[in-house]
Amino acid sequence: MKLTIDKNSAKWMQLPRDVLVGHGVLEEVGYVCRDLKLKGNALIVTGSTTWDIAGRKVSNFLESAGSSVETVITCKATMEEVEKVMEKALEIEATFLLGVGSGRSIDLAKLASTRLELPFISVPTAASHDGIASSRASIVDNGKSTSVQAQAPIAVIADTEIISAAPFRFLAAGCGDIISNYTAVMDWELASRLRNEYFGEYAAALSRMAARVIIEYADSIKPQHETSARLVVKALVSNGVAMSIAGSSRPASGSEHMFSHTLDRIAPKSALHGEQCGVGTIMMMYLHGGNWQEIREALKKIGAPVTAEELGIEDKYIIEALLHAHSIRPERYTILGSGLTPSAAEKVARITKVIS
Ligand SMILES: NC(=O)C1=CN([C@@H]2O[C@H](COP(=O)(O)OP(=O)(O)OC[C@H]3O[C@@H](n4cnc5c(N)ncnc54)[C@H](OP(=O)(O)O)[C@@H]3O)[C@@H](O)[C@H]2O)C=CC1
Ligand SMILES: O=C(CO)COP(=O)(O)O
Ligand SMILES: [Zn+2]
Repeated sequence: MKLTIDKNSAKWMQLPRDVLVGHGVLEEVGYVCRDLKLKGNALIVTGSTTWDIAGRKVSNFLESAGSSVETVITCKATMEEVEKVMEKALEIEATFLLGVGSGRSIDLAKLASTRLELPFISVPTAASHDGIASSRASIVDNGKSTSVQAQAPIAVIADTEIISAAPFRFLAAGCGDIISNYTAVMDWELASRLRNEYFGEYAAALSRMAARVIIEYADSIKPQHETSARLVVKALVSNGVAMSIAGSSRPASGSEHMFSHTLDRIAPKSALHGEQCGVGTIMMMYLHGGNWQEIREALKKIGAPVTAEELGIEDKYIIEALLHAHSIRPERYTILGSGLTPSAAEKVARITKVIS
């Protein structure tokens, strides 16, 4: 009899087994594979820039450890690319996949490996969001960006030498994604009170703690600092764990994420996910009646954008995103309720100095 298991249920907490964070850990990839009994044919999913930064080295380390390695270079996080990765994996009879790079490569490897029922290792080259360790993938399907449930990586190998050398904007964006936990949890509590939605105390506490750590250490998060990269990567991994414990992205994604997802759809050129979520957090914290100034100050100290101008997005798209954010994920109740009026949207953006 075939056992049917729902790995996406709140009862099934799927977590990475090996997590390596530190200077030069990339070279441990062969040992990690041995530890996890991953043998045979590896498929590396990477981008053209990140191939040079880390992909080639990972390939060499794996070959030295006895694996046969093929690489697929991707350029878009679309369902067509997921299929391309799956085809390549089937063609080479891959036994495991590695996503080497930033969000796009990791999401493609994550979703393709989930569909093929193969393990995958996440090797981030930047710490720009918590997808590096989570069980969710953001993929463009039929022209629309959607967040889908997938498997968590079996291992995360985060080399802080590489991550700290990446443009600082990525690390600052990662901080924005973590700080956004605050409003995500407030929204979750609200949904629990108003809609009797399940609320996970433990996942919420873990999520708040990661945001607190980043705010408290905002002064010391600096470019080219491996200690900064280490702090942010650990918080991002912790976010992945919080989402796995909750069985959903609730602890790390609320109204501020809905604002960011809406901007991705409507703005001609969106900013980084974590940058948009950070700005969204300032405004959603205002709506919650909380200390939005503290969020703004922390983001400013870190060097993350706090205004529409710094995001490179025109004011009108900020207002439009505020007006439509509530409808992007109607099943997720947040402070946005059934939507803001145009004057309320403009007011929140002006008072919080996101637009001037
Ligand atoms: N799964 C999840 O929960 C989440 C997923 N996402 C998704 O992740 C993607 C965004 O990820 P993000 O990381 O912001 O951006 P991308 O993955 O789009 O990467 C942005 C660019 O940075 C380059 N890059 C990566 N690392 C370095 C480095 N060390 N030095 C120089 N350049 C580098 C990449 O190169 P290359 O071209 O080689 O890749 C790419 O061109 C989106 O597809 C988004 O939807 C966002 C949030 C959460
Ligand atoms: O970005 C995320 C959490 O930080 C993932 O959440 P979503 O479910 O909104 O994609
Ligand atoms: Zn996020």
